[in-house]
Amino acid sequence: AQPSASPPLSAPLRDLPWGQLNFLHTTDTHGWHAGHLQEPSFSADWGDYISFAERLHEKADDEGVDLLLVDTGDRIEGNGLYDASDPKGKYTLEIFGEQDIDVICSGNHELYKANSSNNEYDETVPNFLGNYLASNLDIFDPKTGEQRPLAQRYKKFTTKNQGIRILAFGFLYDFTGNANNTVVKKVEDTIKDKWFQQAIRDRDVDLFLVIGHIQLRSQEFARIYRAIREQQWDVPIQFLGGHTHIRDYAKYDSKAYALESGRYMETIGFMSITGLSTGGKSNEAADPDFKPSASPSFSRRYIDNNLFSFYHHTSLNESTFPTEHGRNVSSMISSARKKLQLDKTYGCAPRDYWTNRAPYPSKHSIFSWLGDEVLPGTVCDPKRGDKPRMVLTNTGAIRFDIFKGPFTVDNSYTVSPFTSGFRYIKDVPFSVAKRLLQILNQEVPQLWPASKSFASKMPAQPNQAHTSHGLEHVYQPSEQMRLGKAHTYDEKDLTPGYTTTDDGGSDGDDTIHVPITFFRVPSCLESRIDFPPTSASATHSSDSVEPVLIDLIYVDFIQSYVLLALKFLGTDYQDGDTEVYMQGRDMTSLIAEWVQGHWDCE
Ligand SMILES: O=c1ccn([C@@H]2O[C@H](COP(=O)(O)O)[C@@H](O)[C@H]2O)c(=O)[nH]1
Ligand SMILES: [Zn+2]
Ligand SMILES: [Zn+2]
Repeated sequence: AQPSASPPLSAPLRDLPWGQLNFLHTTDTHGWHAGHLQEPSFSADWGDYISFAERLHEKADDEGVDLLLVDTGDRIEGNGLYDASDPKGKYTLEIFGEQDIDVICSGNHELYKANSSNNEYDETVPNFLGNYLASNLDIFDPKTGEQRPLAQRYKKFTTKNQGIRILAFGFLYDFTGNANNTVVKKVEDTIKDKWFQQAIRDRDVDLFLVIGHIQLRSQEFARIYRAIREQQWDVPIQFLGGHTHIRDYAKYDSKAYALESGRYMETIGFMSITGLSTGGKSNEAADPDFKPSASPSFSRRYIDNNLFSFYHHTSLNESTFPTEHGRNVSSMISSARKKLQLDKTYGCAPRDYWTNRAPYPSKHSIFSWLGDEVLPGTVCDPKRGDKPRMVLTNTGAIRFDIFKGPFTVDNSYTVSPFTSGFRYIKDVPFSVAKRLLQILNQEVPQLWPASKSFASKMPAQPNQAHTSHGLEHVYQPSEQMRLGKAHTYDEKDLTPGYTTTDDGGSDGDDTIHVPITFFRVPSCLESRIDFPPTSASATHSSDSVEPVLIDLIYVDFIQSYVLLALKFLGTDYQDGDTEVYMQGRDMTSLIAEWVQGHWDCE
C-alpha cells in the first residue's frame, strides 16, 4: 500500500489461532487489489497480502506446521484496476497471478463474458497450473471449439511440513448466467459423475478440501457434503466458499466446517485445523504414540485487510514486514493505477451515499440518489425525446458506497462496473408498467445484490434511523494513528466495522469493532421521468398525472425478468419488441456524466 494508506487503526486485535494445518482465504476480490484507498481498515493491497503470506509461510515453516492459500473466485469486475483498462484485466491478471495460491477456482463473474472466461483459460489456469480446479465447469476451447474442462477436476496432494494428504475439489454454484462459451454442470449432477464418486472413495485421505464459489448455507455445499459423508463418515472436511460477500462460518458436523471470507479485499480469512491424521509423512513413524485426535479442532479468524493487522499477526513492523516480492507487486499496482488515471476526479460528493448503511429511501441512500437524481438527469435517448418514461434497474447493479469528497474515475467503477446497456419497449400502457416494480421485488430473488444476503444476516431493522456511528473514524486516521503511537485499549476508541456472529460465536473478527447498522434494500427500483405535470408549478414526478403510454426502459441485465413480469401482467411482449436505448451508454458512464455536471469541488 502507499504510505498514505498505511497502518490505519490502533484497535484491539485477537490473535490468529494457529493449528497443524492453516489456510489464508480470499474471495470476491472483484478487482480491489489496490485495497481501499478511502477506508484505512481495508487499505492493504495485493502486494501487502503477498508479503503477509510470505511472512506467515516463514512462521509456519519455523513451527513445522502447514499453510495453504485459497481463492474462491469473482476476482474481476468491480474496480477501476480491472474495469478501466482496455482490454479489461490488462493489469489485474498479472498482479493477481503474483500470489502463490495452492487451490483456486472460478466465480460467476469470470464467466459472464466470453472474453473473461477465455482469460481464465489462457492466463489464470496456466499460471496456477495444477492448483486451479474446475470440478463442474467446462469451456469451449477458443482455438479448437472443443468442449474441455476449464481446468483439472480435482487434485490430491500432501502438505510440505505435516504430510497431510488432502483431496481437493473446486466448484461453482449452479450458475446459469454464463456466456455461451462455458458450461456449468449442476452440482447435483456432477456428484454423480464417475470421477467424483471414485475420488471420494479414496481411503488414503486425511482431509477433504472443498473450495467453491458457493455460499455456505446452500443446497450445493449440502449435496457435496452428503455425497462425501456417504462414503467417508469420519474424514474431516474443510469447505471454503464465497459469492454472498459476507463473513460466515458454518458447522456441518463435528469434523466438517466451512468458511466464507467477505468481499472486495476487506477480509483475509484465516482457518486452522488441529488433530488431523498425517498419512503422507507418518508422524506415527516419528512418534510411535501419535494418534490423530478423535475429534479435530477447527478455528477461524476474519482479518481486517490492513497493515496494522498484518504487522500484529506477523509480529513485524513497517521496516521488517514487507518482502521484496510484495513491494514489487505494490509498485505494479500503483503504476497500473497511474496509467489508468484512476485518481482523476469527476467531482466531489457532498455527503456519504450508502448501499446498505442507510435505509432506502433516504437522503444517504445511494439508491435514492440514483432513482431521484442520476437516472432522471441522464436517461434520455434523442430518438425518443422527452416522452414520459420509466427506468427500471436492479439494485445489484450498484456495488459500493460513495464517500463524501472526491469522486474519481475509480469510484465510477466501484459504484457500478457493469457494461450492461439500456433497452426499452416503446408505448407500454402505464396501467401495466406501474405494477412491474412490485412484481420484480417480490418474485425475483436472483436479482438481489450480494449485499442483500449480507444485510439479511443482520437483524432486520427496516425502520431504524440511520446512525452514522461516527463513520468518519473509519476513513480518517486518528492523530495517534498518524503519529504511530502505541494505543491503550479503551472501548470508547473502538472503530466501527464488522462484528460477525457465526456458528463459532461472535469472536471471529480479528479487530474488535463497534457494529455498523445495515439495512435491507429492494431488488429493483424505478425512476419516473418527464411525466406530464398536473400544473405548471409541479416539479416532482409525484406531482404528475398518469400518462397513458410510456417508454419502459431497463438495464439489459434484467430483460428476461422484465419480460416475465410483463407476461404475468397479461401482456405478450417478446425479445423482438425490445430495442437498444441510448446506444453505447451504461450505468458507469451515466454516473460519471451526472457527477461531472452536478458535484463541484470547492
Ligand atoms: O452484468 C451484471 C452482472 C451482475 N450483476 C449483479 O451482480 C450480482 C452477482 O454478483 P456476485 O458478486 O456474484 O454476487 C447479480 O446477482 C446482480 O445483482 C449485475 O447487476 N449486472
Ligand atoms: Zn462476488
Ligand atoms: Zn459471485
